[in-house]
Amino acid sequence: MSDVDISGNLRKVFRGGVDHCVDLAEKYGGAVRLTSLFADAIYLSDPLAFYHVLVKEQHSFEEPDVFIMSNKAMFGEGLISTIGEKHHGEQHRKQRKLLNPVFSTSNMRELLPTLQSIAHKLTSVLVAKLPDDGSYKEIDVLPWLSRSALDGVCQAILGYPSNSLEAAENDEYTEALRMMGPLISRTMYFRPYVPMVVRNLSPYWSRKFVDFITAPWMPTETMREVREMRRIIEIMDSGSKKAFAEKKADLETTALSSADAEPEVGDLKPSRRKDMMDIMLRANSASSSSERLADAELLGQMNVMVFAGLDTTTSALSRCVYLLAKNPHAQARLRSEIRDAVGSASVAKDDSLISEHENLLLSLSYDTLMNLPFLDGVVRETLRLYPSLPLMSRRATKATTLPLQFPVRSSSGAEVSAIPIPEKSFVIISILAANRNRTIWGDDANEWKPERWLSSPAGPGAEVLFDGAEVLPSKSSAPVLGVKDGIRYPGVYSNMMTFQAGSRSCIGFKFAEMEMKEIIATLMLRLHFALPTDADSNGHIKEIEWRLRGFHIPVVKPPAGDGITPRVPLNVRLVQEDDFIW
Ligand code: HEM
Repeated sequence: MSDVDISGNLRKVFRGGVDHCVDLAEKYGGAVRLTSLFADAIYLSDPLAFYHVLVKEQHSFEEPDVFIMSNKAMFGEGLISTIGEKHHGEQHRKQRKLLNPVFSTSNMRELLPTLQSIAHKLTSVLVAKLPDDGSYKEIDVLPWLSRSALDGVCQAILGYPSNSLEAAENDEYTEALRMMGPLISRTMYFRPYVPMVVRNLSPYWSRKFVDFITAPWMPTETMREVREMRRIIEIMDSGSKKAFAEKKADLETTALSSADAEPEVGDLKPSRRKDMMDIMLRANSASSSSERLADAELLGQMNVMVFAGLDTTTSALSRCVYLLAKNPHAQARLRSEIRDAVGSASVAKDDSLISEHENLLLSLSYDTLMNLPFLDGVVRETLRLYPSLPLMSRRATKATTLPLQFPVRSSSGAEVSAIPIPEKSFVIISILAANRNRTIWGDDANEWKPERWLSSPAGPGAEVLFDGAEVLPSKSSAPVLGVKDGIRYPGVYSNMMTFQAGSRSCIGFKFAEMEMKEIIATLMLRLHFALPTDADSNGHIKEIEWRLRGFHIPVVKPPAGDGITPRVPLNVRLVQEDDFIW
């Protein structure tokens, strides 16, 4: 396998930015050994190696202990805390079995109206900020997209009546959910201690330990954040318990008053399919007692879904709006496609026409929304080039050999097509490098080209699920995007790795895709976005830069910005007649 002999190059993967992560794979191939003072890791982007780590040999490559145990401490028994050790593997399988149908396309259809109303609220909030004369205003769109994603998970997933788009302040529970992701990033250094505490102390003494380290007299900034984290977890926990108890009571009342008291999974009355928790609770009560999940597990799913679905979706949405602002032609093309789908030939110019448009958009069915070719290309291409979670890690539970699709050179210069993986070694899954592999995606793999998806014979919206075969049988001679000479990545979404592969792949990808499409379509029809153009008092124009720090963080580059605070300032105005290309 290729070696890079610079001490500490492991750290650079997490600090060096997108270009470094991509260059590493381009220069050294799909398996690169990286070193640091404390640990080595294999940086992977080879398709066959991914298949082995994430699908075929997934039990030999577990999530690190730190990840599982701290998730359990924070969220309870949800999906991302029930993987890992053997007996947890079984619990995870059981949870996925119940939850997979909950995320079915037919259930997504039922959730769309909730997202439509959020998308319309977002648009109205932004429109209300604009000058009446049609000129543009610079707006930082990041907090608004983040609030939409927050309302999305609260309302469509939890059935919790949040209103972060309109309320001046979030209620305590919604605010705790919002704070969770940022606080987890800020207290990352604390995570390695969690397994030590959980393994060595009884629940009673674990609690005493946490009481001790979060005592108010602990003066440091570090402890202030851990204390805040504990406060947020407690609010989230009691809020989720309360919302869950209400949902359960509501479900029991409905069941008692309903003629068909025995609902079946995927066969709920449309009027009852209001949110994911509803669907989940009904699926659970309809399943056999051996497959049924305990209340604690259902509760854990609530917390996990919010955590897993919030910052990931915000990141993807804000990148998408930014890219459209940067690419006016793609924006105009997308807007024209949406207008045609809405079925109106003219642009909304006054309020009565605007509300007509809104109603028309509201009636855009799930199938129409999900099959708009260019919208589909915009969303897929954004998710391919800028996956919200660019790097994931796994730890080998036993020594094994990893086959490679594309041979690499070992440090002795020999070409090898399999690499030894010692027990306990770390593997970095570079989703980023895989999604930009030129051999698979072509020489323009690093470019954002939504139109590349239009020529795929799989067609927009069509999913080819990985069937476990290492090469795709070539049924057709026409090229399929993301498949080269029958070789492809094992990802669950369009041959890319953004939502990962195997039984731990993202369960919420259909929801995320639908939410992105709904919000982008609604925004595009009413609003025009462009990069900032106004110079500040020193003559500097804001330039947005995306920094890779685990997540992609958009900041305004110095000297016009501080280079730290997450922001996406864009020039926003109402759509005009020449903002269409046909
Ligand atoms: C653009 C948005 C999203 C991206 C890029 C994304 C990506 C991912 C990835 C890469 C994983 C695998 C993590 C790992 O291997 O450790 C994952 C897992 C997961 N995602 Fe997503 N996700 C997104 C949105 C969502 C949404 C909206 C939900 C909930 C509705 C969700 C729920 C989950 C859950 C529960 C898991 C854990 C699955 C398991 O362990 O069985 N995600 N996601």
